[in-house]
Amino acid sequence: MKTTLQDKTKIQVEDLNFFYRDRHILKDLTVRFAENSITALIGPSGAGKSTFLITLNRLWENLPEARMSGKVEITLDGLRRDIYQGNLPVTELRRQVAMVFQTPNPLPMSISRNIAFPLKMAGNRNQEEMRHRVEQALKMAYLWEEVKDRMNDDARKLSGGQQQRLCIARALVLEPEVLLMDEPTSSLDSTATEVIEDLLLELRQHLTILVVSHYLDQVKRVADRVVTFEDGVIISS
Ligand SMILES: Nc1ncnc2c1ncn2[C@@H]1O[C@H](COP(=O)(O)OP(=O)(O)OP(=O)(O)O)[C@@H](O)[C@H]1O
Repeated sequence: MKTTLQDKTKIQVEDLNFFYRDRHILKDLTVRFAENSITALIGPSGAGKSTFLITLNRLWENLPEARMSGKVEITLDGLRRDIYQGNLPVTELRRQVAMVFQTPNPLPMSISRNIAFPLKMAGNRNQEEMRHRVEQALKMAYLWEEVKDRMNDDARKLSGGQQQRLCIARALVLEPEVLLMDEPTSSLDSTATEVIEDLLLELRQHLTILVVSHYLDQVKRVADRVVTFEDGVIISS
């Protein structure tokens, strides 16, 4: 699948500038991303790829001396929302725009509780529904078959690849529309990487995915589109 002009825009970024103190990190970025697509963000270390991702879910806002200007609009629940204006609570934004990090970060609790955690934080109290949604999320993340008989085990006992799929399941349990992934396979071996890549291709049916990757073979395998950053600027897309 390649991005075409007919594709529906999911994310629209205009004149985005980002600074850490007086360092100008992202420079006048204007770019859009189509719905149900996988975009790989590539470019040299320090080019601003990770910083760009966190402008899409406001994760930078608590960093000291960080500031941003510009506009980010994301279509959520069918409505185009300006994520920095109006009344979109940040918890709601992050429910819809989930993120998976480079190193798997399971919580120090059981597999089951790891996935149920975001549901509890969102106020869900119905045990039966929670069990069902936990199972669905683990199935979507291709992990259910491997863990269904050990749901009460500490999640930190899982292998690295399993832990990363657990983190993906945790990101998916609140049914986000956008998934941001910052080098999700860089700490994994080739077998675990392959499983995650297959998973991304499957998830594209439901989600818009932006993935930072340093691996060009991976980019070729999964990406519909490649956006190249260099020194805070998009040099090709
Ligand atoms: N919290 C922070 N405070 C100050 N400067 C930061 C902070 N986070 C990142 N930077 C700087 O911002 C610039 C862009 O970093 P960023 O992590 O976005 O690049 P990147 O392209 O994702 O790099 P990599 O591929 O190595 O992850 C770098 O010069 C980095 O040192």
